[in-house]
Amino acid sequence: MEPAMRPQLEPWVAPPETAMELDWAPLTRIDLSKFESLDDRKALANDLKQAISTWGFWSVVNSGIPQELVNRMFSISSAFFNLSVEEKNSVAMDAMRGPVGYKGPLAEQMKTHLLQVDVEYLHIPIFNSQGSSIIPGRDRIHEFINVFKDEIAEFQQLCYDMVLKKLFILCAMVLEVPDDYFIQRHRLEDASDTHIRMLKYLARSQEVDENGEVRFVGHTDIGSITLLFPASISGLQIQSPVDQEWKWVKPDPGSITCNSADILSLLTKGYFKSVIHRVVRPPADQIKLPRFTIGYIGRPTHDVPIVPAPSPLLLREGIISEAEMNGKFESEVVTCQEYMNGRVKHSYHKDETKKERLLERHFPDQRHYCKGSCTKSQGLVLECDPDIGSSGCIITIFSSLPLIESLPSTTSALIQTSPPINFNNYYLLNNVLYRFNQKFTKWLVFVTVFTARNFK
Ligand SMILES: O=C(O)CCC(=O)C(=O)O
Ligand SMILES: [Fe+2]
Repeated sequence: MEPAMRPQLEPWVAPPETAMELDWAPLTRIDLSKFESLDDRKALANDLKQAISTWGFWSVVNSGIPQELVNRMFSISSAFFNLSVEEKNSVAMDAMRGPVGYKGPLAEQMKTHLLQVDVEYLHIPIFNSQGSSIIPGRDRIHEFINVFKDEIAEFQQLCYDMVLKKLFILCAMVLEVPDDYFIQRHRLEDASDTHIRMLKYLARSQEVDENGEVRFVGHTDIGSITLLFPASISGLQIQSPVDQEWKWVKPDPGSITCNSADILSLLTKGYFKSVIHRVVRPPADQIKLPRFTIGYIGRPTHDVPIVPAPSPLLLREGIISEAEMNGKFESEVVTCQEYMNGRVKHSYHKDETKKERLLERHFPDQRHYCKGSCTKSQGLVLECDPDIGSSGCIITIFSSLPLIESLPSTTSALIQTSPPINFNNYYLLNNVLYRFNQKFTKWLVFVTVFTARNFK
């Protein structure tokens, strides 16, 4: 469509920042204008190492993505969300079919909890050079969005070239693997679940806020790296690795809030952290405004096996074994696509079979808290704990292969060993469990660890 046929959009004007002094998280700033010089790049890698192995969040400045283009994304997003409910629902999302389409502001009920309240969002797939979705069939793209797809495609490409690729090179430097290690596993032109996420959190005053302060409950992101372009309204909080308290993320104008997510954590066997974060009602001076976020949700290419990177650093630190260093498990582990599909099925009520919910028979109350533990050789121990402790977990076994008829007849085979699951070894758990039962290759085991505060 010719630009002349595009609807005129209201120019985006970022709302004023909060004047309130909040308990801000001390995020590392990665200044990408320093990326070109090798010495500076080494210093950046060092800074990223510190951030990604502790808070799992950092902010990027001087990315080189023109602010006008970012503002255009906010204008497009704001205009799209102003369309009628019927219009928006004409591209309603079906999470089982991939991250594309629109989701309305009604609370989204996951198996264990309400995920979001008063949030609407639109997922836009990566466009190829012809302007179609990279993945055939992922075509729930509203005509309104289609009209702007060359600008959206440019934005996608810049997020990848100017930010993601550079962060992946820094990640590779941290791990002492070849510079293109993660880039090769995140090829923009091949099938992946990478997408642009446009979010609008509806304004609600405290008085009518029946659902409480949380808009998007505590969660970790599934993919590799998420880039968040915040529209100056505060609301994002991350759980401090120091004291597990919620800290606010400052939406600095022009900066990009970045976080490492579950798959990147798995690819580093937990060395890169995937930290729990949530979105709450904005502070009092911003409460009357809707909050917009544009996210670039970076996920690996579908065919990437989930194995730890053969990193000399991880070997030295005792995080990976010699066998893992030599890629011994490559053939028996799941791919990123299998993992992501499994996670979606794990999270939603829809399309579940009894077998996929094997363990839940033993824990019929979805919010049941239990203590558990695991070692690589022996598997997993679960101990039901009706007194909700400071941490607990909900476990689902899911096989990504055609389901094997003869599942272990009882869960007791899985129930043994020590030390107890807690927040700190969650990453390790998540990493070792997906192949803990060597008898059946390609088992996926999802462990969701909650603290009571997750549900607040
Ligand atoms: O809106 C935000 O600031 C965070 C959104 C988020 O956590 C997500 O989309 O996964
Ligand atoms: Fe998130």
